[in-house]
Amino acid sequence: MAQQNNAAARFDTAQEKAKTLTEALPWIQQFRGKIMVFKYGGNAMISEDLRAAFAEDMVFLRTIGICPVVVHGGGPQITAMLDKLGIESEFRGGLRYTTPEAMDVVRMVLTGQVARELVSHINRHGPFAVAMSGEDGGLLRARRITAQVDGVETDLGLVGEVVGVNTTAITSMIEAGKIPVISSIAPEIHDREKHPDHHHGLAGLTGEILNVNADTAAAAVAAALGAEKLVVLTDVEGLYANWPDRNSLISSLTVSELREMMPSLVSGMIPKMGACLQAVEQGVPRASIVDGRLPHSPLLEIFTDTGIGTQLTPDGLTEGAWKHPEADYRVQPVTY
Ligand SMILES: Nc1ncnc2c1ncn2[C@@H]1O[C@H](COP(=O)(O)OP(=O)(O)O)[C@@H](O)[C@H]1O
Ligand SMILES: CC(=O)N[C@@H](CCC(=O)OP(=O)(O)O)C(=O)O
Repeated sequence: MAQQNNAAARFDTAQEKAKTLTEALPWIQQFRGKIMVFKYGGNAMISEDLRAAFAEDMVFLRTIGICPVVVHGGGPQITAMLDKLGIESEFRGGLRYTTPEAMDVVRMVLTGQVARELVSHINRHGPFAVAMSGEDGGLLRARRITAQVDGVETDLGLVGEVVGVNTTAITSMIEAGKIPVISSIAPEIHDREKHPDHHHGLAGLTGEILNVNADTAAAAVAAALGAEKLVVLTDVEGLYANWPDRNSLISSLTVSELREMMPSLVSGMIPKMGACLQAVEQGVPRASIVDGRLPHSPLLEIFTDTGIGTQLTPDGLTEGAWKHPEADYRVQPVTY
């Protein structure tokens, strides 16, 4: 009798697994050959198991013909190294005030530590991951920005926002079957309006490297690539309408609904939702915030009918009917 029960339970489990796989089928068909950008934040990299699960998910996607691109952060790791070295650092309006001394650490931690670890995890499954900093192959270009703190324009030092993406540098990697792993630092582009007399060579760069918030870098990369989806992994289940009321998780919202909410958002959610908004307004049809503390959250978000977390879509989107406004990206691909 006991054996029969076991067989029934095994049958049920097997049916559940088959159901999960068949539920994934339409999503695999929809996303095959398409680019998806994953923002992997420092707060979602909290354990070895989670990092391994994230790497597995990226390799899974690549293996079934979806093209993942990873843009990673590492804020907590940067802060830990700055503390260790006794270099002061502070956040202004959610962004790190970055001195030249701190910039050396940002560059070292993101490209020398966080990217290396991610590449190593992914490549345990095969030679997929290639780390690229925004400096490599002229991948990114950025312009300096300031922060608005209590309505006052505040200096951020060597901090920028992406204004150009050399998409070919990324797509050539994708075409070669690779998973690009991009660090969110970028060479500064010479501002012709502010400094018309400066001469900076053909590429128009100043020689400075800027620290870019990884959420906004991921949004710019997703928009420039015409990605099918941006997935932002973070340390919370998604966007809550009445933070911190845990009964108010939003599963989906539109651009105009988010625009209305933006003024009420606080802390890290401001740049994060701002990045999602930027991506969708620039042609990415879906941007999701998912809980990076949940193992395999990328797969659960992409391959289940309800998804997890919070998904932002353009106003009036009907699944399957969306077309990219090809020529309408504010972040222009860079051509040489
Ligand atoms: N409305 C909201 N919904 C969800 N989280 C919120 C909200 N408002 C503020 N938060 C806070 O934002 C945090 C995520 O932002 P942040 O710490 O910058 O993430 P990351 O390090 O992944 O970029 C959450 O852990 C939460 O404490
Ligand atoms: C300008 C700015 O704030 N840059 C961020 C870059 C890293 C980042 O964004 O990491 P998370 O995604 O883990 O927060 C920083 O220095 O922390």
